[in-house]
Amino acid sequence: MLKKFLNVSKNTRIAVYKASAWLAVFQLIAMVPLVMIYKCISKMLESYANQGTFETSLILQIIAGTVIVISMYFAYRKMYKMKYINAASENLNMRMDLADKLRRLPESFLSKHDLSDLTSTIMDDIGIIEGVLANQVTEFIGGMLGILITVCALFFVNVKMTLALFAVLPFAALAMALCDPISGKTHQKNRDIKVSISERIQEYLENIKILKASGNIEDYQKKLWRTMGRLVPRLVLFEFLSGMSISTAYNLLRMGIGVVAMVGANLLVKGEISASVYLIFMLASVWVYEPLSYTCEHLGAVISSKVAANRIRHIMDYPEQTGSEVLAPSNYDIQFKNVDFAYKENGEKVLSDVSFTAKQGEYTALVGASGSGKSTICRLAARFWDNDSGEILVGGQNVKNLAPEELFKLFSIVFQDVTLFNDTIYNNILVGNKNATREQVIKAAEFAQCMPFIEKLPQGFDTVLGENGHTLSGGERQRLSIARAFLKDAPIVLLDESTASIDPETETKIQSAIEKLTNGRTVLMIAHRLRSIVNCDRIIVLDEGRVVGNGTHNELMKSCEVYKKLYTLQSE
Ligand SMILES: Nc1ncnc2c1ncn2[C@@H]1O[C@H](COP(=O)(O)OP(=O)(O)OP(=O)(O)O)[C@@H](O)[C@H]1O
Repeated sequence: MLKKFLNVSKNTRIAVYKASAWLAVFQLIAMVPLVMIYKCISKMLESYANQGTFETSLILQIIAGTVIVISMYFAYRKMYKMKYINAASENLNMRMDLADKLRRLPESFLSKHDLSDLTSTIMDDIGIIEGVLANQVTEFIGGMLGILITVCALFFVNVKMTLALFAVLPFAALAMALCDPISGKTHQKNRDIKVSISERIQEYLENIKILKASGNIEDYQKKLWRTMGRLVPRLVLFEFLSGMSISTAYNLLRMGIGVVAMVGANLLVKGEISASVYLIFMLASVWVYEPLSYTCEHLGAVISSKVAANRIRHIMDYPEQTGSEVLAPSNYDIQFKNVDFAYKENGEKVLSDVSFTAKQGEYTALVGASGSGKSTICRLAARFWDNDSGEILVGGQNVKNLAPEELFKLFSIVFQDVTLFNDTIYNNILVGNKNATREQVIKAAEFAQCMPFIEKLPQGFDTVLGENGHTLSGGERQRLSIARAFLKDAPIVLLDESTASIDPETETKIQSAIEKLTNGRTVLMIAHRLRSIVNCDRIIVLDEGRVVGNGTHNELMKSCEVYKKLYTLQSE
């Protein structure tokens, strides 16, 4: 179990080892008073036996005591710094590492995980791990180190008493080991329910308007309360199961002191040990079981955090998309060669044997019914996902061999769903190219027909948009997204339903601006309205993930039934 925590990150592992070593040093210094007490009592008993009086060396004891207190203070300070300050800064590092890792993961990972789940891993799970690493794990490793050294030292004092001191350890360890699988499973289920509750709450908040409008809000709330209610008996079960095995282990450890007392009394009566040896073992038993009892008391927290450690490792171990950082495309053609793709492993194919070429300097349109695979083709071309078989080439290079971040530099993308940040309009456009000048940003906004609505805003370009730009209309959001693409000015342009929410007049203006932007570039566009793509150089017709037509509008009207049907339907 310890391995799981220590493998969370290399720096964390080093920090925990250092803090544990300092804890062991602290404990060893703390042992010195025990030795001194032992020496004093031995001397007192000896002098009483020989002279009938107790002899003590007070000055020596005061000096030794002062030295011990000072050295304990320094060792404690060092350990404290290692435990808490390092854990807190490591906590921040782990959060940054995790966020950075997420950036490098393929979209396939993100689409399999809920956003609230990932946020909870970055914020909550790392917080839990920090607490356990700084306290229980360090305390346990340091305690075990201290015990190991104590065992070696005590063996020289008395073998039987040392064995008595550690007699309960195997039983306590067994009870602790049993606690792990019993309450571990319950905790995992609790965690899953909590995640599903937070997903539902998020969904509820995001869709409150729709739920109200459709009159379903009460039903939805009832469903939410039911899910929440399921958590209560589970939490009680978890507390009961873990409490049972934890208290067994804890009481066994406490019994260790009793075993030492009984065995010691027996040996003392038989004259096998002196009173001072008896006393030192009694003191040692309290000292040895302290860190173990502490770990045991908090075993529930350790078990809960194992789930957190697993979730962090799941993200950190997820394979990244890698590839060459040096791109040397011969041109900017996009070529699909017999491409197959399914979103889920061994799942239903979304694309089957797709082959076509979108040439540089040409407009290539993807058409087909909803769900036929148009957006999927665009996602694969920019390597948001990796195709299962066949080849996708950009400028003659297989995209699977190219580093995604370098490949993205070749693409200007206008997505169907526009994401805006809670920032100024200016900064939202600047996302397209962070090195652009103010003049370039303004020009991009003009090209994308953004000026009419930007000029009406109180601070113009410096107006702060609300969360995800909720203060803008669909068409305005889309125009901002087009402005970003203008600013990026990349050699390949992907347009996914880019003008869907724009009125016909603005659309015409944007179309002519897009023509300027895309001049000499590779353009792959998705448009449901076939009227807007009749002049494209090439139209690829998709039907249930297969290419059923490839040519110009006139060619397809003669040769492709699917295209002809789509076009006729829209013309009616
Ligand atoms: N992230 C995903 N995970 C699983 N299946 C998906 C995912 N995205 C899309 N699909 C499925 O893949 C198929 C093709 O979807 P795609 O979005 O490529 O179609 P489309 O032609 O662009 O549709 P539309 O015109 O409605 O946007 C659909 O059946 C869809 O349900």
